Amino acid sequence: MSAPAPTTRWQVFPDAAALAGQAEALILDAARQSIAARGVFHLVLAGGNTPKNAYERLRECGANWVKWQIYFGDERCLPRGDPGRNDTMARRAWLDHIRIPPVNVHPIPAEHGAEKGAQRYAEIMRRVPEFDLVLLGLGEDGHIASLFPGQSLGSEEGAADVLAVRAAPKPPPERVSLSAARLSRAQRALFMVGGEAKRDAVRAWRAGADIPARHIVPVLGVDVYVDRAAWPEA
Ligand SMILES: O=C1O[C@H](COP(=O)(O)O)[C@@H](O)[C@H](O)[C@H]1O
Repeated sequence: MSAPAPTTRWQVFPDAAALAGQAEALILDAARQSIAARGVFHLVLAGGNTPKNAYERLRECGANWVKWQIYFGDERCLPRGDPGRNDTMARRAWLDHIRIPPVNVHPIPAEHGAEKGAQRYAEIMRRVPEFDLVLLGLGEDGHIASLFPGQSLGSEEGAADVLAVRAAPKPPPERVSLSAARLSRAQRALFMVGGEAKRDAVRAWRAGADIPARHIVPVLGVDVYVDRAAWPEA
Protein backbone atom coordinates (compact mmCIF):
# COMPACT_ATOMS: atom_id res chain seq x y z
CA MET A 1 0.00 0.00 0.00
CA SER A 2 1.48 3.40 -0.89
CA ALA A 3 1.82 5.74 2.06
CA PRO A 4 -0.70 8.57 2.45
CA ALA A 5 0.69 12.12 2.53
CA PRO A 6 0.39 13.72 5.97
CA THR A 7 0.64 17.43 6.62
CA THR A 8 4.31 17.87 7.44
CA ARG A 9 5.63 21.10 8.99
CA TRP A 10 9.43 21.40 8.88
CA GLN A 11 11.39 23.70 11.19
CA VAL A 12 15.16 24.02 11.22
CA PHE A 13 17.01 25.13 14.38
CA PRO A 14 20.58 26.36 14.69
CA ASP A 15 21.58 23.64 17.15
CA ALA A 16 20.41 20.82 19.43
CA ALA A 17 19.73 23.17 22.35
CA ALA A 18 17.41 25.39 20.34
CA LEU A 19 15.62 22.31 19.01
CA ALA A 20 15.15 20.95 22.54
CA GLY A 21 13.77 24.29 23.77
CA GLN A 22 11.13 24.40 21.03
CA ALA A 23 10.28 20.74 21.52
CA GLU A 24 9.71 21.39 25.22
CA ALA A 25 7.43 24.31 24.34
CA LEU A 26 5.40 22.22 21.88
CA ILE A 27 5.01 19.37 24.40
CA LEU A 28 3.86 21.73 27.17
CA ASP A 29 1.46 23.49 24.82
CA ALA A 30 -0.06 20.16 23.71
CA ALA A 31 -0.38 19.11 27.37
CA ARG A 32 -2.17 22.35 28.30
CA GLN A 33 -4.62 21.99 25.43
CA SER A 34 -5.37 18.31 26.12
CA ILE A 35 -5.79 18.80 29.86
CA ALA A 36 -8.06 21.81 29.30
CA ALA A 37 -10.19 19.83 26.82
CA ARG A 38 -10.27 16.35 28.36
CA GLY A 39 -8.51 16.48 31.76
CA VAL A 40 -5.69 14.17 30.65
CA PHE A 41 -2.63 14.20 28.38
CA HIS A 42 -1.68 10.94 26.62
CA LEU A 43 1.95 11.26 25.51
CA VAL A 44 4.15 8.70 23.71
CA LEU A 45 7.90 9.05 24.23
CA ALA A 46 10.68 8.48 21.71
CA GLY A 47 13.85 6.66 22.69
CA GLY A 48 17.41 6.98 21.43
CA ASN A 49 19.63 9.97 22.17
CA THR A 50 18.01 12.89 20.38
CA PRO A 51 15.10 13.60 22.77
CA LYS A 52 17.28 13.50 25.91
CA ASN A 53 17.90 17.29 25.99
CA ALA A 54 14.18 18.03 25.74
CA TYR A 55 13.41 15.51 28.50
CA GLU A 56 16.01 17.12 30.77
CA ARG A 57 14.42 20.51 30.23
CA LEU A 58 10.99 19.15 31.16
CA ARG A 59 12.25 18.28 34.68
CA GLU A 60 12.23 21.94 35.56
CA CYS A 61 8.84 23.03 34.25
CA GLY A 62 6.57 22.10 37.18
CA ALA A 63 3.65 20.80 35.09
CA ASN A 64 0.57 19.12 36.53
CA TRP A 65 2.12 15.65 36.18
CA VAL A 66 -0.87 13.86 37.74
CA LYS A 67 -2.74 14.53 34.48
CA TRP A 68 0.00 13.07 32.26
CA GLN A 69 -0.09 9.47 31.03
CA ILE A 70 3.22 8.37 29.54
CA TYR A 71 3.71 5.56 27.00
CA PHE A 72 6.67 4.43 24.91
CA GLY A 73 6.81 4.13 21.13
CA ASP A 74 9.30 1.28 21.25
CA GLU A 75 11.60 -0.64 23.53
CA ARG A 76 14.67 -2.80 23.18
CA CYS A 77 14.47 -6.34 24.63
CA LEU A 78 16.93 -5.84 27.45
CA PRO A 79 16.55 -6.35 31.22
CA ARG A 80 14.67 -3.68 33.18
CA GLY A 81 16.95 -0.83 34.16
CA ASP A 82 19.48 -1.65 31.42
CA PRO A 83 21.12 1.60 30.24
CA GLY A 84 20.37 0.63 26.63
CA ARG A 85 16.61 0.71 27.20
CA ASN A 86 14.56 3.67 26.06
CA ASP A 87 12.61 3.84 29.32
CA THR A 88 15.85 3.93 31.35
CA MET A 89 16.97 6.98 29.34
CA ALA A 90 13.61 8.72 29.86
CA ARG A 91 13.58 7.96 33.58
CA ARG A 92 17.14 9.16 34.13
CA ALA A 93 16.71 12.29 32.05
CA TRP A 94 13.24 13.24 33.26
CA LEU A 95 10.74 10.91 34.91
CA ASP A 96 12.82 10.07 38.01
CA HIS A 97 13.03 13.80 38.76
CA ILE A 98 9.35 14.73 38.79
CA ARG A 99 6.33 13.94 40.92
CA ILE A 100 4.45 11.78 38.45
CA PRO A 101 2.48 8.89 39.96
CA PRO A 102 4.30 5.65 38.99
CA VAL A 103 0.99 4.21 37.66
CA ASN A 104 0.93 7.02 35.06
CA VAL A 105 4.09 5.67 33.40
CA HIS A 106 3.48 2.67 31.12
CA PRO A 107 6.77 1.02 30.11
CA ILE A 108 6.87 -1.69 27.44
CA PRO A 109 7.65 -5.01 29.20
CA ALA A 110 10.31 -5.87 26.63
CA GLU A 111 12.34 -7.75 29.25
CA HIS A 112 9.98 -10.69 28.53
CA GLY A 113 11.12 -10.88 24.90
CA ALA A 114 9.61 -9.44 21.73
CA GLU A 115 6.58 -11.74 21.45
CA LYS A 116 5.40 -11.65 25.04
CA GLY A 117 6.34 -7.99 25.46
CA ALA A 118 4.24 -7.07 22.41
CA GLN A 119 1.27 -9.16 23.64
CA ARG A 120 1.30 -7.53 27.06
CA TYR A 121 1.66 -3.99 25.72
CA ALA A 122 -1.19 -4.67 23.29
CA GLU A 123 -3.43 -5.35 26.31
CA ILE A 124 -2.49 -1.94 27.72
CA MET A 125 -3.01 -0.26 24.35
CA ARG A 126 -6.55 -1.64 24.10
CA ARG A 127 -7.51 0.55 27.08
CA VAL A 128 -5.81 3.69 25.75
CA PRO A 129 -7.73 6.06 23.46
CA GLU A 130 -6.14 8.18 20.73
CA PHE A 131 -2.82 9.68 21.84
CA ASP A 132 -2.59 13.44 22.19
CA LEU A 133 1.04 13.66 21.13
CA VAL A 134 3.54 11.13 19.80
CA LEU A 135 7.27 11.92 20.00
CA LEU A 136 9.53 10.21 17.49
CA GLY A 137 13.14 10.22 16.38
CA LEU A 138 14.55 9.35 12.96
CA GLY A 139 17.29 6.76 12.56
CA GLU A 140 20.14 7.13 10.09
CA ASP A 141 18.46 4.51 7.91
CA GLY A 142 15.09 6.27 8.19
CA HIS A 143 13.67 4.05 10.93
CA ILE A 144 11.21 5.39 13.46
CA ALA A 145 10.46 3.83 16.85
CA SER A 146 11.56 0.24 16.01
CA LEU A 147 9.98 0.25 12.54
CA PHE A 148 12.79 -0.29 10.05
CA PRO A 149 12.80 0.19 6.26
CA GLY A 150 11.97 -3.03 4.46
CA GLN A 151 10.32 -4.60 7.51
CA SER A 152 6.70 -4.67 8.58
CA LEU A 153 5.52 -1.21 9.63
CA GLY A 154 1.99 -2.16 10.58
CA SER A 155 0.48 0.68 8.58
CA GLU A 156 -2.12 -1.42 6.75
CA GLU A 157 -5.78 -1.44 7.75
CA GLY A 158 -6.40 -3.76 10.69
CA ALA A 159 -2.70 -3.83 11.64
CA ALA A 160 -1.86 -4.84 15.21
CA ASP A 161 -1.21 -2.03 17.68
CA VAL A 162 2.07 -3.52 18.83
CA LEU A 163 4.67 -5.43 16.80
CA ALA A 164 7.29 -7.94 17.91
CA VAL A 165 10.50 -7.05 16.07
CA ARG A 166 13.02 -9.88 15.82
CA ALA A 167 15.63 -8.78 13.29
CA ALA A 168 16.27 -5.07 13.78
CA PRO A 169 19.37 -4.02 11.82
CA LYS A 170 20.35 -1.75 14.75
CA PRO A 171 21.20 -3.59 17.98
CA PRO A 172 19.63 -5.12 19.87
CA PRO A 173 17.83 -7.13 17.15
CA GLU A 174 14.89 -7.99 19.41
CA ARG A 175 12.54 -5.10 20.09
CA VAL A 176 8.89 -4.21 20.63
CA SER A 177 7.32 -1.34 18.71
CA LEU A 178 3.98 0.38 18.37
CA SER A 179 2.83 -0.03 14.78
CA ALA A 180 2.62 2.89 12.36
CA ALA A 181 -1.18 2.57 12.53
CA ARG A 182 -1.22 2.89 16.35
CA LEU A 183 1.32 5.74 16.31
CA SER A 184 -0.94 7.49 13.82
CA ARG A 185 -3.97 7.24 16.12
CA ALA A 186 -2.98 10.58 17.61
CA GLN A 187 -3.77 14.24 17.41
CA ARG A 188 -0.24 15.08 16.33
CA ALA A 189 3.33 13.84 16.19
CA LEU A 190 6.64 15.61 16.75
CA PHE A 191 9.84 14.26 15.19
CA MET A 192 13.13 15.40 16.74
CA VAL A 193 16.05 14.96 14.33
CA GLY A 194 19.61 16.01 15.09
CA GLY A 195 23.13 15.49 13.79
CA GLU A 196 24.87 15.14 10.44
CA ALA A 197 24.34 11.38 10.35
CA LYS A 198 20.62 11.99 9.77
CA ARG A 199 21.06 14.11 6.64
CA ASP A 200 20.50 11.31 4.13
CA ALA A 201 17.33 10.18 5.91
CA VAL A 202 15.99 13.76 5.97
CA ARG A 203 16.90 14.18 2.30
CA ALA A 204 15.09 10.95 1.39
CA TRP A 205 12.00 11.99 3.35
CA ARG A 206 11.89 15.42 1.74
CA ALA A 207 12.41 13.88 -1.71
CA GLY A 208 9.27 11.77 -1.20
CA ALA A 209 10.90 8.39 -0.52
CA ASP A 210 8.64 5.83 1.13
CA ILE A 211 10.52 5.75 4.43
CA PRO A 212 8.76 4.66 7.67
CA ALA A 213 8.30 8.29 8.83
CA ARG A 214 5.92 8.88 5.94
CA HIS A 215 3.50 6.32 7.41
CA ILE A 216 2.79 8.41 10.51
CA VAL A 217 -0.41 10.29 9.74
CA PRO A 218 -2.02 11.78 12.87
CA VAL A 219 -5.13 13.97 12.73
CA LEU A 220 -3.35 17.34 12.89
CA GLY A 221 -0.27 16.24 10.96
CA VAL A 222 3.38 16.04 11.82
CA ASP A 223 5.94 18.58 13.04
CA VAL A 224 9.56 17.82 12.21
CA TYR A 225 12.18 19.71 14.22
CA VAL A 226 15.60 19.39 12.63
CA ASP A 227 18.90 20.92 13.70
CA ARG A 228 21.13 22.61 11.13
CA ALA A 229 23.57 19.66 11.10
CA ALA A 230 20.85 17.26 9.94
CA TRP A 231 19.42 19.64 7.35
CA PRO A 232 20.52 18.61 3.84
CA GLU A 233 19.92 22.05 2.33
CA ALA A 234 22.21 23.86 4.82
O1 LIG B 1 16.79 2.67 18.14
C1 LIG B 1 16.17 3.71 18.20
O2 LIG B 1 16.51 4.74 17.37
C2 LIG B 1 15.65 5.85 17.11
C3 LIG B 1 16.56 7.02 16.75
O3 LIG B 1 17.45 7.23 17.84
P1 LIG B 1 18.53 8.41 17.87
O4 LIG B 1 19.49 8.04 18.98
O5 LIG B 1 19.22 8.40 16.53
O6 LIG B 1 17.81 9.68 18.13
C4 LIG B 1 14.75 6.16 18.29
O7 LIG B 1 13.79 7.12 17.93
C5 LIG B 1 14.08 4.87 18.78
O8 LIG B 1 13.19 5.14 19.84
C6 LIG B 1 15.18 3.95 19.25
O9 LIG B 1 14.71 2.73 19.81
